[in-house]
Amino acid sequence: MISVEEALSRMLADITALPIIKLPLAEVSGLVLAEDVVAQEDIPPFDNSAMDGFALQSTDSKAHNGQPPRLRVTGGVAAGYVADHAVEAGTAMRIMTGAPVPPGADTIIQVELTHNDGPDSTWVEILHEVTPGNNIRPAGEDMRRGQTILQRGAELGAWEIGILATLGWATVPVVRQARVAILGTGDEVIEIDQPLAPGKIRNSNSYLLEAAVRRAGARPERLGVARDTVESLREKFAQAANYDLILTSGGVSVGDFDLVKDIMAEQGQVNFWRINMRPGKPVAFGHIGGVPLVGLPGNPVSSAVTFELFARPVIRKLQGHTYVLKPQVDVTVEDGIQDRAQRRHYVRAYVTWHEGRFVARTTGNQGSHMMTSLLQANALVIVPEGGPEVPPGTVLKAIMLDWPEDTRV
Ligand SMILES: Nc1nc2c(c(=O)[nH]1)N[C@H]1C(S)=C(S)[C@@H](COP(=O)(O)OP(=O)(O)OC[C@H]3O[C@@H](n4cnc5c(N)ncnc54)[C@H](O)[C@@H]3O)O[C@H]1N2
Ligand code: MOO
Repeated sequence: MISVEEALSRMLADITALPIIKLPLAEVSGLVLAEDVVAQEDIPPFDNSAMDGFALQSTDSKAHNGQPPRLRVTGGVAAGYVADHAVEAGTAMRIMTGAPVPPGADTIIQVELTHNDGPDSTWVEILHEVTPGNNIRPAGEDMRRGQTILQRGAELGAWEIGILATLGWATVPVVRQARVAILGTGDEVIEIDQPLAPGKIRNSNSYLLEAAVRRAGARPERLGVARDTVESLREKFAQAANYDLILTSGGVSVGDFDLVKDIMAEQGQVNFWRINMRPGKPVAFGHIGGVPLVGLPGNPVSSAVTFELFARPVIRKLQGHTYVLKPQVDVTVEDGIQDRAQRRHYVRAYVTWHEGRFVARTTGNQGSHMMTSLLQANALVIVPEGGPEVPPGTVLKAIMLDWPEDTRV
């Protein structure tokens, strides 16, 4: 049995990022940028108004003997248009937010600080003195031509996509999304729309994993359930060989019908098998015809936990992410942990911030068949190897499952 750290580093050492492709901007959400983005234009592209109001010369805004100056209004400029004449001394032009500042004007006053006769007024009174540059958003203030705005390796979320659209990147070079084959195993496993028959259980793992793969940003595909025969597994593995990653669940322990490792060895190679942890000891990792395969245990909680700890980082590395591991924080285990295990124990818990510290409450019976122990769990509290006693109030590390990855390896 190897340690969790060794298992993770052996898996990740074996994974390289997928090829770079160009995709339409609307399809890159969650993917990783493969090239630096350098602004080819100033943004904003032209000096423009931050307010609906009037463009004028700042020297014309000074009051005379306590009287507001009255300027002649020579026209207007709306967003999307350019003024057809300049603002001269003693005059002003109506201007809308986002419209280019007309030549001659050096300042904008918002409409609330003026007085006039209505929309067609030919004059405007300036009720406040304004300084040069007031309410003007200069060209290049946000991004300068030639400036590197996004770096290769950046994860593309909504903000980054807004920037790319602003700069006119209609297609974007990204690391390709991973296609992940999901395979259930076991004669006891039936489809979820079937009534339960004696000895049978529904295929929950494939659906749980499908959702987890999608949440990790990859494209899952369920390939059904292989029977507990060499032929059935060979056939399913042949189908799975066209994917970027294969996830199996079940069939990796020491039972008479736990055949996944045998077929891995026959058609590829087993890099390691068994990790010193609970839940999830029998995890196997290797290749089938060049495609990495993570053999997750059949027990649903073991499958879910080992997906988060191993398969999710593998998917992130495949997709070119820099940060592949979830953050860990110190938590005070409010209720303690009675369930002692010799292997390192990942205990499902609900962590909240309470009076200046993180407090963990475990989610009940931690058996690896107890799917309800996953409900509410937003963290895995790590109890070190050797099964030390964890009385209430003990401080341990916890992996925060809902926080974004912040650790590279
Ligand atoms: N003699 C030993 N027996 C077991 C050991 C051991 O070390 N020695 N390890 C135990 C541990 S720990 C785990 S975890 C399980 C893992 O076994 P497998 O990965 O081989 O999984 P199966 O035996 O096929 O199934 C285990 C359990 O999970 C249920 N299952 C399987 N597939 C699904 C599915 N798609 N959806 C829902 N549930 C599924 C299956 O019915 C079993 O109850 O082995 C222990 N045994
Ligand atoms: O590793 Mo198993 O998940 O302890 O039941």
